[in-house]
Amino acid sequence: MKKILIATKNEGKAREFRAFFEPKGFKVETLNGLKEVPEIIENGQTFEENALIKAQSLTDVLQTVVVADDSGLMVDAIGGEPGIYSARYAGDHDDNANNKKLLDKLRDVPDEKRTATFHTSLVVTRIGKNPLVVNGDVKGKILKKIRGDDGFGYDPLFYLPELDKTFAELTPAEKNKVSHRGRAIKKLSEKFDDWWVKE
Ligand SMILES: O=c1nc[nH]c2c1ncn2[C@H]1C[C@H](O)[C@@H](COP(=O)(O)OP(=O)(O)OP(=O)(O)O)O1
Ligand SMILES: [Mg+2]
Repeated sequence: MKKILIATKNEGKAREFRAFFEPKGFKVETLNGLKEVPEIIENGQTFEENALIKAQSLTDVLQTVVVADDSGLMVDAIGGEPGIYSARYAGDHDDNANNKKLLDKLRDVPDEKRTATFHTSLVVTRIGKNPLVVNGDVKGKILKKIRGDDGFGYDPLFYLPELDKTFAELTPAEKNKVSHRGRAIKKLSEKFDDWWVKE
């Protein structure tokens, strides 16, 4: 069976990768399934750099094919914050605290100025080859309070006017159709086979 290691401990992300790769016959593993996880220091300046660091360091240590995702939320009214610091915006890696901090920062920002972009950079690495890099974006708005129970991270605050729903009100399949990660995964699926045979 084809195997892909997703370079993440985030089960929310992993669910979305599984929903995509498992129907294609891939066995999907994450860092949570490893006995020992090599230390990864995400000190890049961009999403792409961070995804590359995560993927390449795991390929080097584990000698396996790896897909890494670095993603985050950029809110226009606060100069693109939290950006590459999305995971630790409020200090710890705590979704509730991050959402509270974001709401607080946007307290005085009116509806029409609460626009935001979710971004994902995906990098696939394997031994001795050039990495495959794809990106995905989606635009939406930040609500004034959380809405919906599904998803993870900033999902309950990220609102899609076209659907009149937050990411946390979508099923995993619905979210994958429109999300930053879903779009990046779609590009990955378009390029993966070529990359695999050519490089
Ligand atoms: O679809 C999403 N829906 C809601 N929130 C999201 C999404 N995608 C990323 N996010 C948030 C979660 C985290 O606060 C940050 C990602 O940070 P990022 O470093 O890429 O991931 P992470 O630290 O959670 O997991 P890991 O590094 O193990 O892959 O943006
Ligand atoms: Mg991270």
